[in-house]
Amino acid sequence: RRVDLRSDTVTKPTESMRAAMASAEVDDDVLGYDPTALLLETEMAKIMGKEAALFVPSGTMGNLIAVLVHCEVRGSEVILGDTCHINIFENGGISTIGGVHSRQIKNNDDGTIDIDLIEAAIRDPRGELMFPTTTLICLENSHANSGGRCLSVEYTDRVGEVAKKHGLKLHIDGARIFNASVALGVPVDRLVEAADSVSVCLSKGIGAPVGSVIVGSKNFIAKAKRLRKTLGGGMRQIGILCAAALVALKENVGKLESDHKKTRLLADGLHEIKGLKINPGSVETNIIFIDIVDGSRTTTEKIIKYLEERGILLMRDKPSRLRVVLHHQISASDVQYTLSCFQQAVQIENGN
Ligand SMILES: Cc1ncc(COP(=O)(O)O)c(C=O)c1O
Ligand SMILES: C[C@@H](O)[C@H](N)C(=O)O
Repeated sequence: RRVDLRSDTVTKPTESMRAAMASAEVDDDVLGYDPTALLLETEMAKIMGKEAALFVPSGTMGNLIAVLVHCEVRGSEVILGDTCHINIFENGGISTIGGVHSRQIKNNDDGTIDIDLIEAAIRDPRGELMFPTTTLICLENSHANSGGRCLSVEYTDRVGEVAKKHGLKLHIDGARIFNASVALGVPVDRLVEAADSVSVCLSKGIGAPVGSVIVGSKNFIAKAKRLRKTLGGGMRQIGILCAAALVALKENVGKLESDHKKTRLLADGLHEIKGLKINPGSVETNIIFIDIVDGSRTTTEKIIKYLEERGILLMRDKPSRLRVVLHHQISASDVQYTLSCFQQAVQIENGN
């Protein structure tokens, strides 16, 4: 039995995705002729309420391209959260590749950044001789390192107002924006209305095998397309990948609510296990952080090993913290099986 809770990036293409991939109409996308890519990009621009869209191989490249397009002037600075994915898990690409300076501000537990701290971080133009130039603000919704917490549309709009007031752009890392939209009950185009660009992962909660899409103005996407080529992200017959993404959009967005319900069921069950610390109130989408209580005789390594031996895969987030991420290929019985194995793993070590 295999219950893969490592991430929502682990899903396998469904039969319908494979069938669509096999029969996809394709052409050379670098030359701009792949019909299935154009279909997906048109569909995604419409869904996200933006003028245009561009398929990219990964969310990391989507964020990198978006930041570099907005921060095209040397000495640009981006304001972002200290625990956001762009800052932690993308090898500092905006700086190492893009030469963009990052101004990291503490993320709150709910994934937001205090708006007064954002405003305070905006460089005074009178110091232009010495200061980097604040150009962009980045948000992340849902916020992975906060446990999949959702940024409200009110908060996002307020950050958008700050950006406009200071002549800045707003990018949203929307790797799991569909999860946030479903959890908040806010249409996704409304949730990102204030953003100048969004990077949306097709390969996470909605379960496509590969890829992301960035959306924004026509001018932004034209620049993004050129940068994608520069970075080696221009690919040929990508209709094969886009066909799977179109199936994912059709079949899996509607399953996210059920993913969240199963996540809450698992979180509530884990909360009852002595020796584990969960904050069920912070479980808003498909991610759960599980802390090992101080003094507990068990460890993350022991739990991972015990579960792996029973076919359950999960990741360690910190020395004493585990992370589980649910997706449409985790069933309700997988949740019950995982709970019972967690219970056994902790009981064996703690003898309770
Ligand atoms: C919030 C967030 N943004 C961006 C990414 C990057 O996506 P990719 O893995 O496709 O590069 C991820 C995870 O992979 C993520 O969790
Ligand atoms: C680890 C991180 O890069 C990935 N986005 C995940 O959430 O699994």
